[in-house]
Amino acid sequence: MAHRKRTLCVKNQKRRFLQVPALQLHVSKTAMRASQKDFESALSQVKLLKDPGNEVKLKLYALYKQATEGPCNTPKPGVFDLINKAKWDAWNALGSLPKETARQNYVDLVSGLSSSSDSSSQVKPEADRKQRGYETLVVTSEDSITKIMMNRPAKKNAITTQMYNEIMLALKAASKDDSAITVLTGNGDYYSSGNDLSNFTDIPPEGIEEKAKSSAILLRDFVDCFIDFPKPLIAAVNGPAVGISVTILGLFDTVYASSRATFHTPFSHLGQSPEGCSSYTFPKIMGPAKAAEMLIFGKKLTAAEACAQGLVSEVFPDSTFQKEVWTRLKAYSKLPPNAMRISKQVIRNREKEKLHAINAEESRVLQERWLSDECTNAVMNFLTRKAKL
Ligand SMILES: CCCC/C=C/CC(=O)SCCNC(=O)CCNC(=O)[C@H](O)C(C)(C)COP(=O)(O)OP(=O)(O)OC[C@H]1O[C@@H](n2cnc3c(N)ncnc32)[C@H](O)[C@@H]1OP(=O)(O)O
Repeated sequence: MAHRKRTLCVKNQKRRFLQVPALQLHVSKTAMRASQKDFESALSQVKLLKDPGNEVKLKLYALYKQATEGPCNTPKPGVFDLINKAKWDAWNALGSLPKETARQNYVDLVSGLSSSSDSSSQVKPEADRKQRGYETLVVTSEDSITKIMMNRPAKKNAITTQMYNEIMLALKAASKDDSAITVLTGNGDYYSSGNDLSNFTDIPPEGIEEKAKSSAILLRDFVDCFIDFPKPLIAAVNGPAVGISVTILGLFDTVYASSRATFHTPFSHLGQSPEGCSSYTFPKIMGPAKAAEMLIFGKKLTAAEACAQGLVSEVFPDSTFQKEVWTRLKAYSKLPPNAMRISKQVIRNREKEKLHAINAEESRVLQERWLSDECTNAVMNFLTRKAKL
């Protein structure tokens, strides 16, 4: 794994942004030729979508009018005619955008909405393909892909004891199901804010030492599941990632990140020390000097920096992240599953024993750290809202 560099490619070179007042739509060069047929098919498709919300409906309305009638040509409605005024404003904001560009933007917008309602990070409560039995996750299996989505968006997907246990269960199930690849992602604006710091407040009657001990066992078991996971494991990092959600990325086979994602391991700030085998994988991936800045000094990386340093395979613009990642993964999931599994074993197996030993050592060191004043004070400061990252 010497100084691993994953394919670096921020996907904005082949792209251009079409900017119009109040609207910024992302359009690929090759896609600038939507036919009348594509447009009509988008018009039918839009009726099948679930309500995309008023803002998107206004964009659709404006693009439709521009595509069919050209620039806004009706008198401005009065101030009290709120709905028609909002529609007029949206259409008028498109200025002199050519009809064919508006038609293309309409088709792109509908296509983005369809794919995000197919496979976005939004939770579909009654989806048939959802696996039941998880409270902190949404686990789905479709198109030979098992998707494990951390689902505590209001808490930035902070990982509780229950979530650690559920992720382990989900990984064990995914290792045996008939999916070809497994994906970990987050629901909402964060990928994950790492360990839920309130885990430290649940002290058993045996005392704080016992808590530190059981937490170290949990940490070790959790990281072991990633070391041993037999199929290609992909992280779809949909937003900021903190702490253990960052360190375990070194154990994934591919890491896709939204341009909005950041990567932050503030262990010293928290009186803690590296885990997730990052004390070994990070220096290998990015070199010792860059790893030290992250793991000792808590330097936060942008998605582009994490990609340049080899922690991330590829960065996608946030606006198209879901669509592009799931299109890519659907294609990968059709590759022969046994060949992918065996390739992963060939790449990873010789490191496994070493990784288990490193995990054990990191967990042992952390068990002591959790009992230190530095750690106790940092956690208390967060929980009493005196400090955030
Ligand atoms: C047993 C195994 C142990 C393995 C050890 C692993 C080490 C680590 O993972 S270290 C990393 C620990 N994580 C943190 O220190 C992050 C703490 N959170 C924050 O600094 C901030 O919440 C944020 C920067 C992530 C987000 O700030 P923002 O202002 O946008 O949102 P908030 O209002 O703070 O958050 C919303 C809500 O979520 C709660 N929350 C967020 N992260 C955590 C967390 N890690 N632990 C507990 N709670 C968290 C936050 O308190 C808010 O809750 P309320 O709405 O109830 O106030």
